[in-house]
Amino acid sequence: MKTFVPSKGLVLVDQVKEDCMSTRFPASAGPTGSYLEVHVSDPRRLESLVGALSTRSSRSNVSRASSASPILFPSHTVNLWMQAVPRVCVDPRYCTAIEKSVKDLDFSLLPDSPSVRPFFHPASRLFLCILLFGMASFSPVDGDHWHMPTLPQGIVLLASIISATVYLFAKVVLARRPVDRNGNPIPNGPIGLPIVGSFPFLTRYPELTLDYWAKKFGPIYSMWLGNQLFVVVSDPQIVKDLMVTNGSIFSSRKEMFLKSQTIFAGRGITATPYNDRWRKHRRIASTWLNARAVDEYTHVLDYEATVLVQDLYKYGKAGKAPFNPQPHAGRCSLNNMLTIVFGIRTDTIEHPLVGRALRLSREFMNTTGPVSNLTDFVPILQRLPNYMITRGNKLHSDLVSTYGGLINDIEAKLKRGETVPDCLAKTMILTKDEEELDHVDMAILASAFMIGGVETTASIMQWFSALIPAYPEIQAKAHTELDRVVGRDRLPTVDDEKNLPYIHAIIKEVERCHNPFWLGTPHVNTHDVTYRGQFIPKDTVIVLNTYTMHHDPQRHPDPHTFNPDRYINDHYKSSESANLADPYERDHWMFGVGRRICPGMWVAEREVWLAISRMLWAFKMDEIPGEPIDLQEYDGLSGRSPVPFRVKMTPRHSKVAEVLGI
Ligand code: HEM
Repeated sequence: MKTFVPSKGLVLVDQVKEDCMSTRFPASAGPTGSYLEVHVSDPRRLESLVGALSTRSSRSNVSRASSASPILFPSHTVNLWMQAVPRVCVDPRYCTAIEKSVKDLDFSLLPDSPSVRPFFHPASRLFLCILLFGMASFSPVDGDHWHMPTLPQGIVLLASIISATVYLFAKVVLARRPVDRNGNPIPNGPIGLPIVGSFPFLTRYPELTLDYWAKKFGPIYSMWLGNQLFVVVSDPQIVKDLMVTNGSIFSSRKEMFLKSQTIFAGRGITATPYNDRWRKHRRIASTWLNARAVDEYTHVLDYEATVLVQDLYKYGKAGKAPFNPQPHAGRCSLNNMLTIVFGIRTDTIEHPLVGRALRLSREFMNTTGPVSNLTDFVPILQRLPNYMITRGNKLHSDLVSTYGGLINDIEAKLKRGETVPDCLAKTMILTKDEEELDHVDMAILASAFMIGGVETTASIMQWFSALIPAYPEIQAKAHTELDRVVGRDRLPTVDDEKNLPYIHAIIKEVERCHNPFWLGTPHVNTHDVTYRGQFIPKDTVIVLNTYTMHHDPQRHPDPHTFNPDRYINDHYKSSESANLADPYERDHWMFGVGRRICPGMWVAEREVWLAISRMLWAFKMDEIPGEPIDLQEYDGLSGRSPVPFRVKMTPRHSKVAEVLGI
């Protein structure tokens, strides 16, 4: 074991290199190789090194020693962390590879200690001197008379005022030290503007900005939006360390003014802090969403998927008329949720409830994105009447009147002794006294299902329909697999999934490329935490940066190419993949993580499987000449779906109409 105490990256590189050359690390040190213990004076340097080594070398070669001291300590033990820094585990066989990785590191790209900003501080001090000089050189009072400055005095005065402005700008704006309000060192990050912080950089395509910053500041960085501190996490191991291993700390939610307080009135399961109300709502939701419950109503999902394909056949006039499949996907998802929540369904896309429910979901997505609303972060705006508050109040009353209204209907039926199919609303009504649920509780829990369960699955079906026409060779491969395994006399079913690995891979690849929630639903930590030497104060909003993780070239080579083959050997369902011990092996992060992971993932996976495998079974899907489908733009500030498009859906063979019963 050898201990280094370097203070600068370059020294560290030399010392590691020197040690590689001379000692070759005694092989006796342990089963996985020997440990190189690295102590650095600035913990961020160590993090940068560990991060860089981990991404540049195979993970089996370089990893955090599992026996290393715990990487998470309560905030008051920062000093302890300094003595017990995590260790880099180095297998001697890979010494050369590591030496090369270390040599390749460009330390100039690593974050500087931000408390020193050599350009701005001396410059701003110089300007301050000029200001003082300017003020001193001009006195507006001459005896009993005021007088205007002479030209040279005016120039000096003007220069002084400019200098003072520059000084203030440099001091207040640019000299952002990555410390919290109490001066603790938080992860480095972008500087941001006064009052609004980084908000102006995140209003459009925020995931691209977060990805850019992840490349610049590393896999864990901070930013301020108004008065709220955010920490953005872009590495699977860090995500696991924080949100799974320490799930008891990192599973709360910020009670955002608009989403939680105004629209959900403090009750929506997706937005409630980690408390007893959340536990109760999550338990009720899970009785309808767990894997066993989904088995019970798979016939509903099966039926709605068939109806979807029938509608696509009819509206596309058997391939003769180009049309937009999006509303049909929307109705398919909506009917699934209406059946589960209220025991009802709609029979056409013209049904008034279809338009209303989809509008409510869309409005919710557009008013509540994790970073889309300044009112949440600038408290003064919450006291002034503004357009966003008006929209939030209206959305709250629309949700309560629409879904609360459906609950009232069911309650009235039950009172009249009429039969009501089993559904979430019925369960809530029958147990409301015991569970202490009031009308708004029930309406908002139902709304969470109708919002969380409709826009999401529909979005995956829509992205699939928008993407696949551009890939005739992928469709051909899928058709061959379907013909071989399912044949042409029946539709694929849930049981076929394990025998259709290519279709399974297409779906995972759509989800990797077009996660509807790139920023997930952020978590919040309920205690101060020091993680790898960086302080994360209580009540920080933790963003899961899925865009960066889904586009990591180490994990997904050529990440911007749609290539289902990358998942061909991944036989796990996403709900299983989420539980894999190695977070780097997880398929994608679309369903979130930890204790708040999407409880609807079993129903969502099954629903999406039935819809997409059947669309592929029934149709060849083509772009319309001269009408390219836009895959860059999207609708929605938080949940993403493609902008409207049209496709041609041609039945693949003569049996399609017969099997669909048309
Ligand atoms: C493709 C489909 C879906 C996607 C991408 C999706 C995504 C998500 C994400 C990212 C979260 C936050 C997880 C976290 O905090 O780490 C979440 C939570 C949630 N989802 Fe889904 N979801 C989908 C389908 C569904 C369905 C069908 C339902 C059914 C009702 C549902 C109900 C919920 C609920 C109730 C929560 C809140 C959980 C909590 O805060 O404890 N979702 N979902």
